[in-house]
Order: sequence, then C-alpha cells, then structure tokens
Amino acid sequence: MTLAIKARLKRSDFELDVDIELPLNGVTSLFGRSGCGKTTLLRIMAGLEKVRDAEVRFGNQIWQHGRHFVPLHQRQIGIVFQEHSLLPHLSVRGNLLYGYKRTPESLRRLHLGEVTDMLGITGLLDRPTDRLSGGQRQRVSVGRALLASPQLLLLDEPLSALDTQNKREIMPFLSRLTAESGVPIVMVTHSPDEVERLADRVVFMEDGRITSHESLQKTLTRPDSPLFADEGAVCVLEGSVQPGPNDGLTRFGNEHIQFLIQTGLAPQGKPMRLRIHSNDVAIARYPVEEVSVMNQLPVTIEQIVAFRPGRVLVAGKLRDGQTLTAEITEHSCRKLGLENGQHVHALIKSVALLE
Ligand SMILES: Nc1ncnc2c1ncn2[C@@H]1O[C@H](COP(=O)(O)OP(=O)(O)OP(=O)(O)O)[C@@H](O)[C@H]1O
Repeated sequence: MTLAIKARLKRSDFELDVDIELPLNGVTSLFGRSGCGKTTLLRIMAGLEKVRDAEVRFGNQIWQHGRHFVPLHQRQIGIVFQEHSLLPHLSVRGNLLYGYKRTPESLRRLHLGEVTDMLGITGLLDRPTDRLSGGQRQRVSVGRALLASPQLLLLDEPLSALDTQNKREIMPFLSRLTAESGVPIVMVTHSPDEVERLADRVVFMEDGRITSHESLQKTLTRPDSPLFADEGAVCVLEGSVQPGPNDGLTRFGNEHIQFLIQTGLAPQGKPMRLRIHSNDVAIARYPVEEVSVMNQLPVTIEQIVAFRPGRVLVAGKLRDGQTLTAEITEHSCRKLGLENGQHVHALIKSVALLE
C-alpha cells in the first residue's frame, strides 16, 4: 500500500514541486528546515490545501485527480497539529468520543479502552481539558484522532510546543503507536531526535522539493545525511531490555547482540531503540581486555567513507544484521589497515536508550 502525491504550487516567494510514492507502514517523517514546505505537503495529503492539477492516491483510493477531489472528512484521516485543538467545554472522555461517535459503527476499528491504555490516559477521562499538562493534552489529541479509526494519521510537529519534560513523557507513547494501532503515520518534524526515535523512513525536503526519501537505517549510514548537520553522526539500534545482571546494569538487545546499559531506564521486553553517537564508538582489530568500556561487539566492516576533514565514518554490520557506525580519524583508519569485509571490534563508550 502506498501514498502517491504529485503536486506543483506557486506562492509569491515559494514553489512546491513534488512527485513521490511512499510505502505506508510504520512512521514516515517529513524532515527539513522551517519554510521548506513540510506542512504544505501534509495539507495536500489531507485535502486541506487544494492544489490545481495535483494527484493524490492512497492505496487504490483516488483522493485527487483532475476534477475529482475527496474532501478531508471523507478521507478517513486523523490529524494532530502543533497546538492541541481540544474542545474546552468537553472532558477528556467527551473529546475522545467526539470523533468516535461520528464514525459509523462498521468503520470503528479502535475503541476507547484500548486507545486510552495505549496512550496512558485512562486515569484522566473525567478531567476537564484545561487541567492537563501539555503532554497529556497532546496524548488526548492523538487519542481523539485515533478513535475516529483513521486509515492514516498525520502529525504536524506534535511535540514542538512542548517543553523537554512533556516531550519526554509523550515519546514512549508515540513510539508504540503504529505498532499497537496499526495506523500508518506521516509526521512533520525538524528535529533529528524525533526522527531517530520514531521514524521508519524519512522524506527530506529543501525549498519545496523532495531531495531524497529513504529508510532511517539507510540515512544513518550516509555521511551527508541532513540528520547529522547539527549533532554529528549517530546510529540507532532496535532491541528490547532483557533480564540481565545486577550491579546497576541491564542488558539491551536481542538474541544476537547485547549491550549493557543502566538499570531502571525502561520496562523489559518492549521494543525500543538505542542511540549511539558515532564519535562514542572506537574500533579495535582484536578484542580488548581490561578496559573500562562496557560494550564491545564484533562487527564486519561494510563501508568506510570520508566524513569531516580528517575523519571517516566506518559502518560495521553487527551479528544481527543491524549497522553500527564509528567516527574515527583517517589516521587511525590507515594505521589499523581497516577495509571492507574485515572483522573488527567496536568499543562503545556511551549509549542512550530512546524511550
Ligand atoms: N497560507 C499561506 N499563504 C501564503 N504563503 C504561505 C502560506 N502558508 C505557508 N506559506 C509559505 O509557504 C512556504 C512553506 O510553508 P510550510 O508551512 O509548508 O513550511 P514548513 O516546512 O512546514 O515550515 P515550518 O517548519 O516552519 O512549519 C513558506 O515560505 C511559508 O511562508
């Protein structure tokens, strides 16, 4: 199933020209600088922006083609904007059920109990919406959109109005959303952190054009990834917290790879992501003994590419097929004689669990 969009739009100081077909599973991020056209593209998907001669198809449904135009309320789309748009005179329950009641019974796929559980808002049902934190309000907004049983959920910078604490609170719920609800998500963001936590694929935009669209894993292995512009190269590994040793540590990973991380960061068993800054990873030709670094994993070098002046990015395949990248100096790379296909050991100085 795909979402295909072909559209050209001219404003006084802005031109949009896109032609893209996106697979629709998991989370797709639209990423780019302010003003590059992310919201405009999202609005075209929703039917909020009616662009002449645009074409929009969702699976085998034609939403726009020639004179044929399906309005938003018939597209079965849920939308959550930057600022919550809850109805102030209704309680949380009233807001959640607003779209649900208006959805024909035959189309209802998600119900109140499962959505409130999924978003951790069951205890808030009788609260008025002006007595919620920013993060709670956004969770209710997502819940309200989901309860209309959308076939697609569009999120327009849903976290950007939240402070760090509220962001941290809502992230784990968002990251479980597609897996638990089964609804594909397209999310506008200009935060690399949100992409790394939530996205399965990324659409990069620049000046009204799509410069590339690729899986998150692919973009994390190319040195010119726009995600690296501010914070440097990172890699993201999938796994879950496993039962582990005591002494303040827990295991993260799967049956093939294991990291030691601090205990108490996350519940066991839930799929999670681990973010590792590539300059926190060193490479050794042989296993290193008597070293303070806790995590040392064998990798097979897949690619060595120039990164910043004097530095290279070494991408290595872990035993489970995921890719770990190390940013090292060209000098070390030469000295160690690193080359593709070589089996080496990655020493990881620090990791962050993305909740
Ligand atoms: N209703 C409008 N009328 C005229 N110009 C608009 C309108 N909405 C947006 N624009 C302009 O169109 C361009 C693209 O805007 P858009 O909101 O799609 O960008 P964006 O990438 O979502 O930005 P941001 O990250 O700041 O939300 C910008 O130059 C903006 O100023």
